[in-house]
Amino acid sequence: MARPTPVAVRLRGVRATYGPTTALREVDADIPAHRVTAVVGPNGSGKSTLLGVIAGVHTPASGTVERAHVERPALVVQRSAVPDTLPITVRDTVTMGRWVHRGLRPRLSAADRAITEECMRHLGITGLASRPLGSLSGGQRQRALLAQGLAQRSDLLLLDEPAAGLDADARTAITALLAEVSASGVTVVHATHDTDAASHADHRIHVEHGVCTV
Ligand SMILES: Nc1ncnc2c1ncn2[C@@H]1O[C@H](COP(=O)(O)OP(=O)(O)OP(=O)(O)O)[C@@H](O)[C@H]1O
Repeated sequence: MARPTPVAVRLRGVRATYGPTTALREVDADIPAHRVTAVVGPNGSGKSTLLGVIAGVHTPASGTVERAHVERPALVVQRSAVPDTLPITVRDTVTMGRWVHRGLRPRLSAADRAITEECMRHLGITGLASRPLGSLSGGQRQRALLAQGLAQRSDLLLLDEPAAGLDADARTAITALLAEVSASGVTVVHATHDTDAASHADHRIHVEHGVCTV
């Protein structure tokens, strides 16, 4: 008999607010470990808030979030959340993914640098490494942020619309990348408007007016 998939994150009765605005209402959801979960729903339905709650950066007003993961979740934000004027290169951006592992060391190790280069290669942005982040196209910037998320090497990878603004080939590549990452033992959760990407996920959560259904 097949064993049930272990639960990576369990949310019970979660309500999340921004001041007087309620963004999530009484959410009960289980995120399966080592699988790709797609969070789908219209604009403003609560997808980013749900990712923030799972990541632990948005504290729920009520309810509980239990994480089976030992590592700090890696959250890849929407590229529009990064100001154009931020004076950093692509390599700096990806390197920042290693900061959480640096601890008290003043510098990054050779291993940190190797992981940074490998993640840039994986996303096909090695040739852009020295370019300022703000000088890139939207799709290139999105890939730099994704590489930063991968560089964190967390066992829980959360992505807010990783394929937004990408062309069809790049979207297909991202879908394949997420499947590959989850097959290596990482739990992946991504918010998406892309019905094709959602259909390729192992599990889906629909959000509508802050209410989640599976
Ligand atoms: N910083 C904020 N302050 C106040 N209200 C917010 C804030 N962020 C989100 N909201 C509100 O919370 C609700 C859920 O927003 P959220 O960003 O989670 O939706 P979303 O599904 O990710 O939207 P989109 O698809 O447009 O990215 C919306 O009503 C939104 O206006």
